[in-house]
Amino acid sequence: MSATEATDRVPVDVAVGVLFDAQGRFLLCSRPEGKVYAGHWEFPGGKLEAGETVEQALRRELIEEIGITIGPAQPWRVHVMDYPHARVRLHFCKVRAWTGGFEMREGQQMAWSRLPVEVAPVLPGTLPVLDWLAEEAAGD
Ligand SMILES: Nc1nc2c([nH]c(=O)n2[C@@H]2O[C@H](COP(=O)(O)OP(=O)(O)OP(=O)(O)O)[C@@H](O)[C@H]2O)c(=O)[nH]1
Repeated sequence: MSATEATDRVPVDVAVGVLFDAQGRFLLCSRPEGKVYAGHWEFPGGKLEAGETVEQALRRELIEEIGITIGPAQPWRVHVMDYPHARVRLHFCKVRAWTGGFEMREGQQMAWSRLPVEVAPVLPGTLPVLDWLAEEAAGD
C-alpha cells in the first residue's frame, strides 16, 4: 500500500459539540463560505490545536464560531472519516449547558433540529451522528 492511500493518512483530530436544548433539540450549523463543504450542515466544532484536549478545543471553537461558552462536554463517540481533502478523527461530545447568546461569527446559519432533520445538505461526517441519535431515541 502506498503512503498516499487514504487509510495511511494521519488523521486530524476534530472536537465536535452536540448541543441539546431544554426541549431535546440539537444544534446544527451551516459551514461558512470559503470552507470546504461550504453551506453543508454540521455540528459545530473544529480542529484541535497543539496541546489542547478535546474539551478545550471545543470550548475555544464554540466561543470563536458561535459565541457561547460551554459547560461540561461529555465525550460520546469517536468516528474517523476519510475525505478527499483530509482524514479526520471526530470526537463528538454532548453539551447541555452553556453561557452567552448565540452569535454566528462566521456568517453561518443555525437550526435547532429534531429527527428527521429538515436542513440540507448535511455533511457526510455528520450523517452517522444522526443515526446514533435515532438509535438512542429508539432505546437501543
Ligand atoms: N465541525 C464539524 N466538522 C466536521 C463534522 N463532520 C465532519 O466530517 N467534519 C470535518 O472535520 C473538519 C473540521 O474542520 P473545520 O474546517 O470545520 O475546522 P477549523 O475551523 O478548525 O478549520 P480551519 O480553521 O482550517 O478552517 C472538516 O474537515 C469537516 O469536514 C461535524 O459534524 N462538525
